[in-house]
Amino acid sequence: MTAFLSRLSHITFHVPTGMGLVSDLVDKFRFHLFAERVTSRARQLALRKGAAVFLVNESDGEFLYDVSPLHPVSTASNVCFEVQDVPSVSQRLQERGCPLAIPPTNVTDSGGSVTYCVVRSVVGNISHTLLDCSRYRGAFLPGFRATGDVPEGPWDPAEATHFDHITYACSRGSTRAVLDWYQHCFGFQRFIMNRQEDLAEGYRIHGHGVGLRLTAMRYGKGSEPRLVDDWKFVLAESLPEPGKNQVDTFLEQHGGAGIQHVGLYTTDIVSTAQALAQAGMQFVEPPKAYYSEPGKAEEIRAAGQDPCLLSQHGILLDAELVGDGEGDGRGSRPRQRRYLMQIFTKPIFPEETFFLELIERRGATGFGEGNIRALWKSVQRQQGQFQEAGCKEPPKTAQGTGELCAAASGWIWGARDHQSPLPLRCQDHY
Ligand SMILES: O=C(O)C(=O)Cc1ccc(O)cc1
Repeated sequence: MTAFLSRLSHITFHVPTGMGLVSDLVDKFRFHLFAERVTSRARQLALRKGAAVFLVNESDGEFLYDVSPLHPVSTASNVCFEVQDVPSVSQRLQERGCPLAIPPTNVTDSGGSVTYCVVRSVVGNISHTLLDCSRYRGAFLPGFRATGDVPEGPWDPAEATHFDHITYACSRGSTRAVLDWYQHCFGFQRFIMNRQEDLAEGYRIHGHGVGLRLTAMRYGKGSEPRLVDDWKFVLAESLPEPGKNQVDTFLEQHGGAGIQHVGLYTTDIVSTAQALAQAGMQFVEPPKAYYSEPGKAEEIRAAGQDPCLLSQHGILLDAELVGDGEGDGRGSRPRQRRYLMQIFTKPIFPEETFFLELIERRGATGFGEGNIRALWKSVQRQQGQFQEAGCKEPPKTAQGTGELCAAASGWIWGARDHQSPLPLRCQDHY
C-alpha cells in the first residue's frame, strides 16, 4: 500500500471557555501560543513546543478543521494528519467504509489555501482531520492569525521536542477492531513492543488486581516510509480484574473511549521534569516503595542513573535486557541494557481523564510496560507495610486523597504533593 499520511500535524482539545487549559499549557508546560482564530462563536488557539502542536478549541462554537464533539467533559478528540491529496484520500476512505464527518473543504486567506476533510474513527469520540497544507505559507492554517514568534532551535535540553506516542483508552474487547480499522483505512501496522508480547493477545499485564492489555501501532510496515518522528499509537484496554485501573477510570469519567494520554519526548527528562515542576506542573508521585522494590535500585544504577535523583523527581525507569551474552560464531553478543524513563502529570482536567507524559528513551522502544507491574507491586507492598504498622486507613492529603486511596480508586499512582505514609530518606533506601 502506498503511504499517504505525511506527518502528524497536531492534536485538538475541546474544552469549555475559561477552562484554563491554554494558560496551563503555556505557564506550566512551557508551550508557546503561536496562532489564534477568534470569532463571536469560537476561540481556537494553537500552541507549540518543538514539533508538538496542540490546538485548543473553546466552547461548542463553529470551529474550522474539526467537528464539534459536543462532549460532556473536556476532551482531546482529534489527531490531525497532513496528507498530500485530500480528495483522493477521502475517496479511498469512503471506499473502505470510513464515514466522513466533513467532506473535502477549501479554506483560503492571504497566506494561501488548505484543503481538509474529517473522518470519524471507530474509537469513542476520536476523529482525524486530514490536511493538505502544501499551498499554505501562513503561521498555522487559513483563518488563524499569528500571535507571536516561537523560538527556533537549538532546543534547550529542558524542553520536550515532539510527540512520542498517543495512548487511547479503549473499551473492553475492542482492541482487535481498532487495529483492523487503522490498518485497513490508513495503513498502520502492529508494532511489537517487547519479547513477552503475544502476537494475538498484545502485552497483557494480568493478575493481583491489575488487568491491562497494551498493543501498539506505527505507520507503515518494513521499509515503507515512516511518519516524521515515527511516533506510535498505544491501545490500552482494561481486562477483567477486581478493582478499577486508569483505563476503567478514564472510560467512566470521560464517558467512553478516547485519548487517555500523550507522551512528549525529551532528551533530558530530569531537567525537563524539574523545569516543569518549578513552573507549577503537578506530576504523580510513584509510591516510595517503587524505588526500593527488590532489584529496582540495581536496575536503575546498571542503566547509569541515580535512584535517588529519579526518586526525588518521581521519574520511573524501565530497562530491557537485549542479547544473551552468548557467542554466535561471529563474536559475542554482550548483554545490553536499553531503557526508558518516564513521568506522568496529574490529570489536567477536573475529571481523572487526560494526562501528559514525559519520556526519555535510551534505546528502549516500549512504553514502560514493566513499570505498570512494578508500580502495582509497590503499591501493594506499601499497603502491607502500612497495615503492619497498625494503621487502619491510609493518611489523607490536604485534598483528602491518600496515595493508597488513589490507587484503590483506579488511579494507579499517588499524588506528588502527598506525604508518603512511610517517609524514607534516600540514604535509607539505596
Ligand atoms: O506508559 C505509557 O506511556 C503507556 O502508554 C502505557 C500505559 C497505558 C495505560 C495506562 O493507564 C498507563 C500506561
